[in-house]
Amino acid sequence: MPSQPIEDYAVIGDCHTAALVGRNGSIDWLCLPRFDSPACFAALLGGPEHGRWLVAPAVPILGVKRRYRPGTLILETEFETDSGVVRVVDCMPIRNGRSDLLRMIIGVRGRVPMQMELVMRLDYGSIVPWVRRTEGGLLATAGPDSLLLQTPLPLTGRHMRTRSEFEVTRGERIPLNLAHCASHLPLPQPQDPEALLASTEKFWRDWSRRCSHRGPHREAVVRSLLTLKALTYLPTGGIVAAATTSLPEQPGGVRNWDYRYCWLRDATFTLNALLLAGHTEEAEAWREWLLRAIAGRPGDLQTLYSVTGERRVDEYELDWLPGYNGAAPVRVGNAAARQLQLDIYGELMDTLHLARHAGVPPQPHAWSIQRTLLDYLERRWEEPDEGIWEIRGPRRQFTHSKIMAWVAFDRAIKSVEQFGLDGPVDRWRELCAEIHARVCKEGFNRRRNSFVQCLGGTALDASLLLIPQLGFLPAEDPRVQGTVEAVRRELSRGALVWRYQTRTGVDNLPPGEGGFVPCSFWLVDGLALVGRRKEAQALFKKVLALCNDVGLLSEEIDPDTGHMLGNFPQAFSHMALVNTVRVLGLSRERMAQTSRKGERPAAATAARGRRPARPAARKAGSSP
Ligand SMILES: OC[C@H]1O[C@H](O[C@H]2O[C@H](CO)[C@@H](O)[C@H](O)[C@H]2O)[C@H](O)[C@@H](O)[C@@H]1O
Repeated sequence: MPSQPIEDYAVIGDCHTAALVGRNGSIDWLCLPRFDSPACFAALLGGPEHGRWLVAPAVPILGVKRRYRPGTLILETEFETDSGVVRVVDCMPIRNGRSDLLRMIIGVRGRVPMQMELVMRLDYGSIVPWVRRTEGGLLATAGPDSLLLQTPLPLTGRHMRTRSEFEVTRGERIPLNLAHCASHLPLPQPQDPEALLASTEKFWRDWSRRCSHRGPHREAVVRSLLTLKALTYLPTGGIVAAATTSLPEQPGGVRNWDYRYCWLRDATFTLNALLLAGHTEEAEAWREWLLRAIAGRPGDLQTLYSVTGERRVDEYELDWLPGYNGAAPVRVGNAAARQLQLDIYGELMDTLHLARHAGVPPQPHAWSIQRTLLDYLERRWEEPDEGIWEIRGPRRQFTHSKIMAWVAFDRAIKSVEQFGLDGPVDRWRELCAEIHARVCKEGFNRRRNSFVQCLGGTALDASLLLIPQLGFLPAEDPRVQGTVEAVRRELSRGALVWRYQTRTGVDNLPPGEGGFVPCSFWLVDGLALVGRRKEAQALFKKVLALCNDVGLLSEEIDPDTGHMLGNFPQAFSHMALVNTVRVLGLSRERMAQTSRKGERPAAATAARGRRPARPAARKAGSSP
């Protein structure tokens, strides 16, 4: 049976982990107790036999409508049948020492025959737990995990699946709650499902009310922020790149990666988006996570870490899972962790600078860690690396990595100038000048009238659309305008923009992947910043339409079918959406002014009106 399209899923979560709920009422993905734990529902990467939880009409479905309750992560799926309408409300209550997955079945009209099928398979679909009846439900146990189902429904067990057949009539509310706990601990106490639902709704509404964005596209911005929050691991502040592993970037292909980790790059972009919308608490929590994760020798800095900052995220394959629509292998862990990606230093410096501007409370060790990283970058910036796209081919002289090295030193200089910090600014200025000159000389191709992927090369790369946002060159510079036009002409089709051309073999993988959603937003930004605002607005409308019916984005889009590709929902895509809304909201004057001054155009508005962190006293070793 073919897998459901990725866009047919919606996410629910409790800021420790997340579940994917299909349009058909089946929860096909859930890792417990945290994002990167083994899945107990893995049907997403196989079939129902790999674990899933279905609640749906047992008769033909005439129509399905879905929505999130406004400002929340509570999903409502409404099924229309011949005999009536039924709504299934799904959420994961915010944890209070336990983890719950709550499904409330509500009769809306008439009488609907229903089915429930629960297939619990621990360790990514490979372990059938031992199941026994309890008062008001059942308990499944295998190794370290127990799952406790509580419901008033009659349950039967057949073929190692738990089933129920029942009817729901108008006004009826039938709860099902699945709690996870460590198998050696006492069982969780029964909870009042209505109270759980109400407190979950309150939590999300209170959170989303704090979004400071009041301009156009507020709904899309709030949905993106809720998604970013859903991808945050509350105990540590770490933010995962996506909720899934191995959703393919190419239908049936091998470009399948595990994104349930915290990338410094992605999380930094995400943090920018949160700061832009006024969520300084999350920004502070993430900054704390970051400083703990990167503590140690600067040469040991990884590109990604686990949600708690663990470094061991070794990559291996799950050979018993066939993969999404047969796209194998299914991978756990990510070998990109040990790559050399020199851009991350610039991203870190940029974010910590922005955090200071936005008034995130000072952290005494931050500046000394930053200084150590800069010393390391000073020694290594000229080396080839794997770059922003984490290519698995030979290291290269990626232009974007060099530009980000410039960003690192530029933000260091600004930190000294604007916050009274201590550092060798003259040396950093020389480095900035050297890197800038090298990029402009070797990273720009006159014949193509564009910046290019590698120094001395000719291939284009959508990451270079970020040049004016980073303040490397002002938007009115003809080289920036040329780059925006070249990417538009050669790397884009309709709303889609490719990261680079895979047929050049640069990434050592079979060619062909979808359009990369964040790059579409970057092209909108580029067009807006170079003054092509009408085109930018028109493109933005098309890119926004890539969101599914509940406002979620994956990593990529298949140009042939329009279906979503890659991991889902993807933080990188949602943070790019938020940033673009801010860029489009800037006046022409503000854009020109900030870009000329070498500031991030979107960040400039975030900082406005907020109290910046107090500059530290100017003395050696002092830090904010
Ligand atoms: O394309 C090959 C690489 O794909 C993944 O990396 C991509 O996702 C990262 C997380 O969102 C993002 O930071 C990076 O810029 C993207 O290229 C994958 O994680 C890599 O292992 C893989 O080599």
